[in-house]
Amino acid sequence: MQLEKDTLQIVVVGGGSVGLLYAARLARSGQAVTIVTRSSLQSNQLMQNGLCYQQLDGEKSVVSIVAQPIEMGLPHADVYLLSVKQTDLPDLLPPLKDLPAKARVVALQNGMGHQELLAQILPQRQCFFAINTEGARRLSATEVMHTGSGLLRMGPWESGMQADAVMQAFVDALQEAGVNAQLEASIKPYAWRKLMANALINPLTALFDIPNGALLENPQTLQLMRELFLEASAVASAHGQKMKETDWQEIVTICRNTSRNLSSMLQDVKRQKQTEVEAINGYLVKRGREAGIPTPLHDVLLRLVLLKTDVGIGKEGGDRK
Ligand SMILES: NC(=O)C1=CN([C@@H]2O[C@H](COP(=O)(O)OP(=O)(O)OC[C@H]3O[C@@H](n4cnc5c(N)ncnc54)[C@H](OP(=O)(O)O)[C@@H]3O)[C@@H](O)[C@H]2O)C=CC1
Ligand SMILES: CC(C)(CO)C(=O)C(=O)O
Repeated sequence: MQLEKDTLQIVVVGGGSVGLLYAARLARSGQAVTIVTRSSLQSNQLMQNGLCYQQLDGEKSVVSIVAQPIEMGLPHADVYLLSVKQTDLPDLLPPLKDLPAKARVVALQNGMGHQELLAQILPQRQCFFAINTEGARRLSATEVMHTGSGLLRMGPWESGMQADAVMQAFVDALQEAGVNAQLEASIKPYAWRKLMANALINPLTALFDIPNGALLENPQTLQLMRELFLEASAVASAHGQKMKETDWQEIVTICRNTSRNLSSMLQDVKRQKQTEVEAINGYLVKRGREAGIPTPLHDVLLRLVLLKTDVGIGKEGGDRK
């Protein structure tokens, strides 16, 4: 099947940091994008005011955007980019279940668990995954800031699938929009490596209330990250994912490239929202237990982040009015 880029209909589900970032960039380059938001307040504001996008160099532009609330269901599209948190994915299963067979769903969550969840309702050929190392921060319902450069890798969970024309057209559209997007034969190894990065960066930044780059400035945090890496590597290895020294260096590079970014977990803590720590450090603890590998450091981070959100330490007014 040949699909023209300019006929591609894209729906971004979730008007948060990452959803607004990709919607803005795609819409700005002339792609047909609709944002599906949780609230009708946000979709109305986006339709009325447009979406203000602040580039990495600080330059701002306002992009016209089509938006609608999830209560209207999912509009027709070729590709659905799911940019909600792991914790919000279960709510999307009913509308996703009804999508036509030719639609492609791309799940962009950090952490693990989403693959098993989506496999319950969608056939493998419709399900794709994205690993995102770009940093984004939602400043308000209609404003987003690009806070760190990175890559957007997409592909099926495991290899063995044939090339997909819709996904290729989506990658082309993203590249045209200036996004460093690429198609991979299998996302699983990247998902494990991103899991490791998030398990090191996110809880520490959330607990100490610091941007990603600050982790590299202190030898104590760097040492702690290194020990967390070794602990998580043992778990990954027991599940067929052998980590190398270059994987550690890659995590340091992510930290450096997104140095100004407040990690998604820190943003959640500040807004007193449920974090993804259970899908990140909690996943490593669980898989470690299954394999008989102790993960005391990740277990402590898991408990501390849960405690922090439970007692509301770190609350900020936020923009969710
Ligand atoms: N922020 C970052 O820099 C990065 C984030 N990620 C990952 O990307 C994913 C998204 O993160 P991020 O954008 O930061 O998260 P946000 O919390 O900023 O955004 C998620 C958005 O999804 C919306 N949402 C929730 N449920 C629904 C629903 N049922 N229908 C429609 N919209 C819904 C939320 O609405 P509401 O606003 O009403 O709560 C929110 O706007 C996460 O898995 C994160 O870990 C990955 C790399 C970098
Ligand atoms: C890449 C990184 C670490 C950017 O902050 C991220 O994935 C997140 O914040 O969840």
